[in-house]
Amino acid sequence: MDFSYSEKVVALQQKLTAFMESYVYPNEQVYAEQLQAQENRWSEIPPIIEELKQKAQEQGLWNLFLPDSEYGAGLSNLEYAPLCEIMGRSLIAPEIFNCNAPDTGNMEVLVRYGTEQQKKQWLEPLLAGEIRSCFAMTEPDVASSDATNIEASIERDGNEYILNGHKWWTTGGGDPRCKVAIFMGKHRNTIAPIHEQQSMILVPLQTPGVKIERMLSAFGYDHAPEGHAEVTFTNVRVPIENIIWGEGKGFAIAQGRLGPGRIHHCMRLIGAAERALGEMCIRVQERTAFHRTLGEQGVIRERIAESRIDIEQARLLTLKAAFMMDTVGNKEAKAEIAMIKVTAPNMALRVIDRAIQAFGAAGVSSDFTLAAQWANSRTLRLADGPDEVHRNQIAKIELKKHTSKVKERV
Ligand SMILES: Cc1cc2nc3c(=O)[nH]c(=O)nc-3n(C[C@H](O)[C@H](O)[C@H](O)COP(=O)(O)OP(=O)(O)OC[C@H]3O[C@@H](n4cnc5c(N)ncnc54)[C@H](O)[C@@H]3O)c2cc1C
Repeated sequence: MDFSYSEKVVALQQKLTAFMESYVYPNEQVYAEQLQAQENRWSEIPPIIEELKQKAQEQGLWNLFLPDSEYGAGLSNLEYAPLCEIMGRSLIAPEIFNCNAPDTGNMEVLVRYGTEQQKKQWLEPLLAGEIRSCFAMTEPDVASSDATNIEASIERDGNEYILNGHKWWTTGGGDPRCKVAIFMGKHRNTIAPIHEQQSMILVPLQTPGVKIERMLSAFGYDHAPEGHAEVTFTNVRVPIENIIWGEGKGFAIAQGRLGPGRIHHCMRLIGAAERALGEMCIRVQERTAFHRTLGEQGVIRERIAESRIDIEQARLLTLKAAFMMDTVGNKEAKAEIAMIKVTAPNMALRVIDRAIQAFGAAGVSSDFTLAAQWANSRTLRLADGPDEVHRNQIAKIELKKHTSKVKERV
């Protein structure tokens, strides 16, 4: 494995870093103030976002996540990793470069499985950053980490599907620009095998019967104006052409969709941790307690060292997972994807927590990004599958390696 960055990637890293320093970090506060000044946090987008999106697009820092060169930058996962990491340093950055979840995952689904009509109607405006989308799979009434539990129903009626279901944590559903949901449901009265009973269907959010019941908050953060919606679908009718790939393909798409999406979260978490450690290192050299700078205290030094070790380990595992995805495919890389999906959020939580501690009370305030990044990292031990489910998958693969030896002994 060669993890050295190509010239193209180094040039993009430099360009992206310069953009972050000139436009993103200085405008984090501007974004917060603009959002705060809105009468309704869900009705408008702070204007700074659209301004910066335009600048990023002009500079070619746009859709870097898409490996498909017909639509995106044509970078491999390994090439995208260090760039996504830079974006992860700021919670407002991914959208500025049109690289934010869940749109990236949804765009990849449309690129891979969408019809020409679906691409024209939804993929093109998403790639242009004109609209946004959401992904409605999780349900409040069932343990949704097991996708076979999904109860939302799909029923065919002539040339239409009728959809019913209750979803929540539909990220992006509160955004006034969010025009379409990818709805995951189960066909009624199906006798198909358990993993072929589900389909994904495109549902324009304006369709009668779609209702945003409320916006949820995570650790008190509403993440407006995108947010996380609780949505009901009541006798929602969509044309049969809105199905993605075909009936019964929902589970297979979910597996494909979540591979790149998961690793992108991990790449961003490494950036968040790296920024926290950098800020910690500055802060502890600037402040003195008990006649020494904080950075001269042994315990602080130990935490800095542990954080550096944690980040390097997670970065290498992320790069390995990206390398495997590029070389042997997402399916073969599933153990590495699962490993990094467990490692990265837990690593970021440890590193950010140490930084918060070093900042004192300031660390838990909203004057710095540490508290918000900590909360975001914590949600990523659940979103895109809880830790336990990924650990279970890793253990399954590991146990299988030794099954033949067990059989030999019996
Ligand atoms: C901020 C945020 C954003 C999200 N965005 C989206 C989105 O855009 N679209 C969407 O559809 N969903 C989204 N989700 C939902 C997320 O994917 C689910 O919460 C997750 O899959 C877990 O499902 P659940 O909440 O139903 O937990 P459950 O399935 O009820 O699981 C509860 C707990 O049980 C334990 N558990 C589960 N399985 C096992 C096992 N095999 N072994 C041991 N323990 C186990 C785990 O501790 C788990 O946390 C989001 C969640 C968050 C927090």
